[in-house]
Amino acid sequence: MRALRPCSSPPYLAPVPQSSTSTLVAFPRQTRPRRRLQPFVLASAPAGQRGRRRSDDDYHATVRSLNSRGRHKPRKSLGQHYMLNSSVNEELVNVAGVGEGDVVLEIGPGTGSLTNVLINAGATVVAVEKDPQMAMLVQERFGSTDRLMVLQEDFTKCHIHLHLSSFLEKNHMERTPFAKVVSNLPFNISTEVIKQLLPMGDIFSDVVLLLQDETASRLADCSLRTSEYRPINIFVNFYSADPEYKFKVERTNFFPQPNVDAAVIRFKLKPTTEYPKVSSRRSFFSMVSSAFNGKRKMLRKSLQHICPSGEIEAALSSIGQPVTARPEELTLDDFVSLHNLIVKV
Ligand SMILES: C[S@@+](CC[C@H](N)C(=O)[O-])C[C@H]1O[C@@H](n2cnc3c(N)ncnc32)[C@H](O)[C@@H]1O
Repeated sequence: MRALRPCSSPPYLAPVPQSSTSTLVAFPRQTRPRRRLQPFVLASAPAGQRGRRRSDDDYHATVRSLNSRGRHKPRKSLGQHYMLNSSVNEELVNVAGVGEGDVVLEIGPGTGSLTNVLINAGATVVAVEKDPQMAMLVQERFGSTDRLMVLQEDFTKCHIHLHLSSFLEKNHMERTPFAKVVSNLPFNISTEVIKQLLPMGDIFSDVVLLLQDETASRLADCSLRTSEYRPINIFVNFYSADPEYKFKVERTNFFPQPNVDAAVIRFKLKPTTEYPKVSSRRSFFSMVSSAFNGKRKMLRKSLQHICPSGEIEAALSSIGQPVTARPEELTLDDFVSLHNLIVKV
């Protein structure tokens, strides 16, 4: 596991006086730090990246974009923490194995620094951006390419499956039936995004996300019999094979700097034919949620609303679990077997 370190000393951005229309501005030249800012460089470039044209996005490009045309100050409510380190963007693209002809969904392109690396890698990008100003900025920046489609929408409300499946059908089905997702997500919507994307194994093959470090760790590393083991882990394992925590990204790589570090996680989505066989996914996840609702409760009690405790005990015994089993002792397969024995749908 590798931590990507910052490329520069703290940003020399300052709020402008109240009277100004623009809210971000660089300090006058004489007050800038003397030391020349060096872009972060990985000790050795990853195999897929050697020889690839480096992105021209970095600290300066981000500052220029944010200052251009009186763009607003980054909005906390939209999780606007922009990536200053182009090596992190290149690593994200590398982890997803993005290459010529791929279709990639990017949620929240912001100034377009990751979008730029995706397009340089040969992908066609469908970018969903909620902030109208940033949507316009990214549209203008890549106006000359036909390999970008910008949707100015709230990702949590837009019909992404419909957008992507019709896009793949019209443009790319012969080349690739699956798209990938590569995004530096606003932290506040990350769980919602994961819940939306993972069940889309019919259109996405890989989902690579930059998330809050703690969230990425919890999703990738869940062990039985720990307090970290939750329904979201059953959900993740249902739809994806072995989520992988790839590397940590320190908070100093973002502008403005968030209060927490971030990390990259990769989900390889299962094709729909490989989902565990349950009679109803809705009733399965509802059962899992009820089981964890009473964390300290035995399943024979917390699932009593589904069937009598005697039947739950018999089902637990038949799958090799003690009759006193609690939710944190059951694997995904155990939950699937239990569901199929006690839920009649
Ligand atoms: C963490 S920033 C990342 C920006 C850029 N990709 C980068 O790496 O610098 C998150 C971006 O997501 C956008 N955003 C926030 N909430 C969103 C939502 N619900 N739907 C789509 N975009 C959203 C923000 O406006 C912002 O541009």
